[in-house]
Amino acid sequence: MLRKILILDKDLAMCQKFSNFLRNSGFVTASTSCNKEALQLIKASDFDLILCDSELKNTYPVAFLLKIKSIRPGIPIISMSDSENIQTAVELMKSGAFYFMLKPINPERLLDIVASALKEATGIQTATPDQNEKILSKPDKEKRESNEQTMSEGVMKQGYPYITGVSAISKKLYKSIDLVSPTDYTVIIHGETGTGKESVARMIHEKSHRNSGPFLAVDCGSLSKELAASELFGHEKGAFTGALQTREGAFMLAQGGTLFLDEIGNLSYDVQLLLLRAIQERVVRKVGSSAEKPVNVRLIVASNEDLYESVAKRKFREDLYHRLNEFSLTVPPLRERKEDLCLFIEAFVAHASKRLNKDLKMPTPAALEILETYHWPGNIRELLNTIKKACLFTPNGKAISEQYLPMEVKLTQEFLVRMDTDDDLSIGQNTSFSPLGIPTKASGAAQSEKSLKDIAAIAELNKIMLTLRSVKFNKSKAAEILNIDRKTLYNKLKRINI
Ligand SMILES: Nc1ncnc2c1ncn2[C@@H]1O[C@H](COP(=O)(O)OP(=O)(O)OP(=O)(O)O)[C@@H](O)[C@H]1O
Repeated sequence: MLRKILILDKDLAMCQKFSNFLRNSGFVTASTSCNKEALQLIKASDFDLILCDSELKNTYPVAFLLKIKSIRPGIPIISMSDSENIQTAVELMKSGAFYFMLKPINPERLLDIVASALKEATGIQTATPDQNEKILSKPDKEKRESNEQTMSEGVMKQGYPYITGVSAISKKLYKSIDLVSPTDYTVIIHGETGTGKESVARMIHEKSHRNSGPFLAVDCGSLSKELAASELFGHEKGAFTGALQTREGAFMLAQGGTLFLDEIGNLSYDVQLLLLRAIQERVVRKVGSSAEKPVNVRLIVASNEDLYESVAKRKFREDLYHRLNEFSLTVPPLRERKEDLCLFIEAFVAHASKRLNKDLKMPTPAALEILETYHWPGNIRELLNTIKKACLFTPNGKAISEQYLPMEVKLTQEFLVRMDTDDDLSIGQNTSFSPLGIPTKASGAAQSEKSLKDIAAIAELNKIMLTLRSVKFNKSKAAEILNIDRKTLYNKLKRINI
């Protein structure tokens, strides 16, 4: 389904730029620089997201945001601004903005934020260019070539080798993979987002006797409650409104191979029951049919959340959990396998160099230090994207230096230290940016210092709010993800009056 985005920017040329870019990325857009017209458009059309300049003419940004929210309460709004005004950012975030972005906007970052906002608002994941290797759900899958599912093809498509780390924790993981791969055991893979759970599932498939059969990945997080059963088991023509054709489900499509169910904890209790039956009896029945068909599929499932905890919270069926738990693995977060970091960086730099037709060197010692101290909440995926971006900026023949690392990576740690020792969150105005969001020299050392602090404050504000939302405002969990203690998080929230 195409998503509709309304763009509001005081500058018509910017409206056009955002519009072109988002259209090319697969969205439907409308844009305006007039706030009144914007409100009319919002009333008249069912936009999925609003990208809104916080400096529109004759408008107080928070009041305008609240006005939009009064017309469309649940709509995600991404605020943008030319100035690193932390007070406005805080007010907008407190009033319900999803994210506060500083201009000039990094296009890739914008797509990431749009995808997260849409996912949070609708529960449906939207592919961004960086995520385009991920199979979202079967309908997306069907659009692709049917034979792109094996590990070797996956690795070729990915363009860089699968890195088997050297850290003790990685070695333990690969030992477990080697142990379980040749069996037909069902496997639960736990791990934070981006740690490589799907890659591990592919590896298990590749090392199993099923490797000549299909590997099919289904993201249960993107399946609606109504359609999940049909996606997994198929449906007969006319089984429900919109079932225009008979369709095979994921189980039948993975026949003879491996079915990987990502984010399994998101399946409803009803569908969990159907899944349990399919596993126990090794038969599936299409929605709207009484005929049962035998299936021969190895199941691997993954979850970002501890499934056993979900059982305790009665969100996940205990019988299904025990049925699935023939073997379980945890893919460690990147921050716990720092010894592997250089291997990943080396592979990603080599890959990006090849794609960009450049000869790029490993990061300088200072840049490596930053990469090593950052806590990588998005894990390998975040590292991959960071290196891709840095390689784009780095001139041919050079090593990646710290100036080419994204702001968030550089500033989060710097700022976490700084915030603990500095109470002053006043407003600065003087940072200038290169076209893709890398800060260039400000006019004086004091100004640069000031603006940097404000930019860092905004980066932290976004990070904290995104993290808090992702864990439903559980502060202990958020502190854990942010790698700070709970008290520090409380202090930060208090300081920005949240
Ligand atoms: N060992 C590895 N070597 C090289 N690249 C890897 C490795 N593990 C993961 N990656 C890359 O990291 C990115 C994230 O991996 P993957 O999609 O498997 O993570 P995930 O844990 O399943 O993420 P999510 O929780 O969001 O579904 C992908 O681009 C993948 O190719």
